Amino acid sequence: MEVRAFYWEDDHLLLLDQRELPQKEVWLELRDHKAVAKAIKEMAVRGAPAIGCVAAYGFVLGVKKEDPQKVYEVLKSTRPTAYNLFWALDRMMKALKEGRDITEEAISIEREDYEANRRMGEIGSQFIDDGMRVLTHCNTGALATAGWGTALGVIRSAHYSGKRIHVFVNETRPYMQGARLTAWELLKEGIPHTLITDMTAGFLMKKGLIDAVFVGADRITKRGDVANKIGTYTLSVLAKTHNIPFYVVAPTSTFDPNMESGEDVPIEERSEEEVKSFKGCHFSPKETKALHIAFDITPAENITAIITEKGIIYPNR
Ligand SMILES: CSC[C@H]1O[C@H](OP(=O)(O)O)[C@H](O)[C@@H]1O
Repeated sequence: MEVRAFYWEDDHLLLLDQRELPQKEVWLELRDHKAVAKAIKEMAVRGAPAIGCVAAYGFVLGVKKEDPQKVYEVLKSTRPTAYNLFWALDRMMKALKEGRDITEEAISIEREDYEANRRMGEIGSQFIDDGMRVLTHCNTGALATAGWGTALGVIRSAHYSGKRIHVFVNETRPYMQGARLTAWELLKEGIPHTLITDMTAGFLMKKGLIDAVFVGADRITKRGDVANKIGTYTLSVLAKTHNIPFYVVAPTSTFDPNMESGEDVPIEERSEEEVKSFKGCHFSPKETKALHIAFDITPAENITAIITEKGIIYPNR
């Protein structure tokens, strides 16, 4: 049975609380938009496409009881970087104003994302040869989307097409999306993988142990700059240094048509506590200041190709 991050059930949203994975599978039952906003803000659910889908259902729940503009603003204010959030909310507000069924609109957004992921898997797996060792960062799988995944969806598709691949999984501090979520997804499906600390990737590249890098995206600008989890830019520089192909996998709902340069993308900063501790385990002095920048910008010049459900973009051709 495929991994799912959420289910819409008639009048409420069931959400797998990703803060509890991989130790526990805890499902939250959300019945109003403020609970959905809280879940997004606290990263019970995360991942650009998943955030868009869940916000769409939050909009459905909210407008039953409150002014649509207020609902829109509450959900929009949750996290600033992932463009899918704004794309989905704008689409919901448009459907409402045009008198269309907003529940159907949210269901369409979810279905389109899943179908896009399967299509990107088909398109992107051409870049993975039998026997390849691929590196991925953060979590871009079923837990970050409506199912299957973007970069991890390409890896899934290559695996299920019979290609023997090995996945190196960056742990992705401080939320540990790789160590907790990507590893959990790969283990569930028997896809061979090895967890590494974020700082190991460069040395593996130097030793010739990485054949390609596949990452997701939270926002892609008109020139092809990519906002993604912190550490992505570093990986792109390392990949370029070692002549290793660097692929970004994202649906077209991630593309911001109003933004030219990555320099303009709003970058989320999160609490210092998330850097200094994990699940109540404090490993830094209380008085120490921490800087928690949650995303960075990879310039188009560092990207080999951007794989979308509508085809491949080569930003440097
Ligand atoms: C399918 S793209 C998911 C994208 O979102 C992640 O960020 P977060 O876990 O903070 O929501 C990361 O940037 C992934 O690449």
